[in-house]
Amino acid sequence: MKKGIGKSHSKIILIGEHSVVYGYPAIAIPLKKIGIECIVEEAKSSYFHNKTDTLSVALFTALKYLKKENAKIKYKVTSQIPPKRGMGSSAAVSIAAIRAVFDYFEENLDDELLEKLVHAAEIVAHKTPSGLDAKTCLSDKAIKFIKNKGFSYIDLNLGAYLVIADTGIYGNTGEAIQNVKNLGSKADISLKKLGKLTDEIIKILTENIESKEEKVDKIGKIMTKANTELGNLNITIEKTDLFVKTAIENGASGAKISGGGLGGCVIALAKNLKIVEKIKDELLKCGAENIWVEKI
Ligand SMILES: C[C@@](O)(CCO)CC(=O)[O-]
Repeated sequence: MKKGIGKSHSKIILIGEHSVVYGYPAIAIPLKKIGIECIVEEAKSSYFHNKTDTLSVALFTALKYLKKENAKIKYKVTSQIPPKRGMGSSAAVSIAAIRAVFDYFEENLDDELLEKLVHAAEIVAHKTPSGLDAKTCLSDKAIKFIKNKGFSYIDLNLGAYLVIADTGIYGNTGEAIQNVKNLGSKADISLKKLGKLTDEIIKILTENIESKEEKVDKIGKIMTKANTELGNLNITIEKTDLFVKTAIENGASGAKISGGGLGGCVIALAKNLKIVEKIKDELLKCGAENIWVEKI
């Protein structure tokens, strides 16, 4: 039977979520071990055309581009990416679905076109996507990203670990972006500070003078400062505040919410595996639903 397969991995934002929507830089890291696969197959009818969820919209966007709107296909998605947790599930599902449709019709798809189609699908999930999620889900390496200006690869090489802890609470990127918008000019100071904090991390990463441990401590402190600013933007919640505090009390160099916010994940930076284990234990006691560790 005719079949198309598409895959994508997930991502985590180190710093710069929300401020990236306003033109400031962000740093994001692909999570290559946490992925999603979409399989498209021939069917008797298609039943997703009128649905507005990201996956259906992505499938339809791809079909429309290929002028195959009337094609009868069904899909199956297998995902390790928890939805609405700031790990790029909506960008990743769109990438996997669009790739699957193009594979099904044996059509070529380069990353530029893929990003355009993902963007169109993501607009449904949250109205003003910066493009950061899609770019990171398509990248093999950490990136520095500026909306409408492009991206560059970043060599983190910190010999440290990011502990990614899921609060188990669905974040809502669309609502979070709206919260920031609603603050009007009151958000300006925090957005600007977030941009500055991101630049500081980029500077530390490119500096050659410090030991890795010093770098990690400096970056951690900046992450915690960023969390304060994200709190000022009304996108943190009690449980993420608790996770941040607990991680730092147990040896993290710093911690912050990651992604759209209003739930989702907290990331904590740990210098070594002993600290990782301690943070993991304590966050599980605080109600973390899932924990991933990424070497950076
Ligand atoms: C909140 C945000 O900055 C990150 C969502 O993962 C939105 C975006 O960049 O499109």
